[in-house]
Amino acid sequence: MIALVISSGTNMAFPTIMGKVIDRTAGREDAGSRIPDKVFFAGAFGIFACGSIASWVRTYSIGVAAHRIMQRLRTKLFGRLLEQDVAFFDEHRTGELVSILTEDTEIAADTVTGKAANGMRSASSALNGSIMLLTLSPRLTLVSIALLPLVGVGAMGYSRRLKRLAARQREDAADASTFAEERLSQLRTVRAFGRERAEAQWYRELCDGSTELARRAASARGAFMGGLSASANASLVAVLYFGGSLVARGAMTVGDLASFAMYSSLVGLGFSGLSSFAADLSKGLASAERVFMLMDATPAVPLDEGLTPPLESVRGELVLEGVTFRYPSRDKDVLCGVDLRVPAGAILALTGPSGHGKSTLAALITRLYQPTAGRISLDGVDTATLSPSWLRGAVGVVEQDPVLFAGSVADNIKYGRPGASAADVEAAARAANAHQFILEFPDGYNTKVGQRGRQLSGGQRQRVAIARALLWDPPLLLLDEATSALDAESERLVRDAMEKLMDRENRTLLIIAHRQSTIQKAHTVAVLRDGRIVESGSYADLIARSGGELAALMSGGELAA
Ligand SMILES: Nc1ncnc2c1ncn2[C@@H]1O[C@H](COP(=O)(O)OP(=O)(O)OP(=O)(O)O)[C@@H](O)[C@H]1O
Repeated sequence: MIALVISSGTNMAFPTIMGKVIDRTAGREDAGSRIPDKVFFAGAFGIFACGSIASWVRTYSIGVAAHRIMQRLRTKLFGRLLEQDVAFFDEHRTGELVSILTEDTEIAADTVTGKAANGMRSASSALNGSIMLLTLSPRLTLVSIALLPLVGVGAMGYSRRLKRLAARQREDAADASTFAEERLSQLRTVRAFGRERAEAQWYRELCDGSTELARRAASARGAFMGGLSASANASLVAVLYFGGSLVARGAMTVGDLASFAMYSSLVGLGFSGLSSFAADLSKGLASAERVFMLMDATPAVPLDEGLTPPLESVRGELVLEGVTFRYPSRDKDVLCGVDLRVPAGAILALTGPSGHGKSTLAALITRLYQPTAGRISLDGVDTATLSPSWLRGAVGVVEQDPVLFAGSVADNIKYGRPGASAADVEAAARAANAHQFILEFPDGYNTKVGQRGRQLSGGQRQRVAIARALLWDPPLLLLDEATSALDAESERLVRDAMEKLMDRENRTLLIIAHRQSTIQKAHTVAVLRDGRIVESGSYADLIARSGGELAALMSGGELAA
């Protein structure tokens, strides 16, 4: 700010100095009060030097501040996004969130730094320049600002139009980036269906919408700038015309007229800068609004609120009573009054037709969503009273189609326990039947798995995910058995790893099972159909029932061998 004031001040002194130079060389300055040339020019250059140093300091400080503000907004916002409920991500598109995280934070930071500084400089030029104009000649000042109201009206209309267009442009850009992000990350599907050209065409059409908006914004900008420059030129001509007559009558010196003309240009530039600032400000405010709307979003289930009993004391008894749930975006219950009990250390296989709510039930157990009615308890304690972070430490999850993160195999196995030793990582990998294939990679445990773990096969990914859960070693494990087709050998290795998991004592296992072999090993089997537990009991009992649900599922071929 200090540098800004100094550089603006020296800018303001420039027309006066120029006027003095003209009057000095034209011999119009009073000889009695005349400062020697050497002192005058040394002083003038001293002021210019101060101005340029201040300009450097201002540009540097503002550049650094803008970057720091942007980084802080980004890191705070990213942290905040990670805290949001899973339902929040069902409602918001990833492309939109990423563009708020990257573009809006940058625009907001630039508005309160670079743009605000330009606005202040413009305000200072307009205000101080006007004062200088009034000091030099009040009458001529009236001539020079005659067109100002017209410019003001134009600036307001321009800024309103730009704001509307910018908001629509933003929405189009978010659509396009969501589209691009999804297609690029799922390139294999695009390729499998040979849709590259069609997708490129679709993307082009999405971008074309924003090109049209950009064309309209550029046309508004062009019209405004054209009008501004015409009015600036007209008022300069008027100033020189009336000012010339004042000089001819001896009411003003040539130097003063030159200073006046320069100040009126500065005032003109100041007002044009202020109108650009108004447009930038409304764009910046819109960006800041989006950033802070996300920053202020409070998750319905805050991560760290609630009870945190000692983890060692958890036995792992899981009880669901009358659990009912409906996704916020749907108008039908997915689960309707589910009652289920898994004693500590037991293995329960939850099975049923596809799309009838099994994965949803698992999501409710870890409180990714809140049941609409009913109660889920762990060791007799209602999970709604437990801290979600604690709960997720006590309940491990192996998803149906596990995702790994870019990084090494070891990093992925250690994801839940970054401090785990290499020996622990290897033990977990061995137990998950992953050690052998990891060793076959040239870099062993340091092999990079690629984005989303795409450089590993489906079966390898699943075994790494099982190792990740084993290292996490939770008292209760939810395992969503993979339905994706694996080759026979891979499947045998995954099944073997799962069986090892099931053989471990002191752990409660809830397996969403799609295979008969898994169901046979479970202590209890529960069948979920239409969001209700329609049958439960031991495998032998259920299979012996004539007309039973499990028997129907098996004979209907809905469960693999
Ligand atoms: N995030 C979501 N938002 C809205 N509806 C959802 C969401 N996730 C799942 N559903 C719906 O909930 C229902 C149950 O889905 P769920 O994934 O729990 O089934 P599932 O029994 O695990 O199926 P599968 O055996 O094929 O994995 C489905 O009709 C599905 O369309």
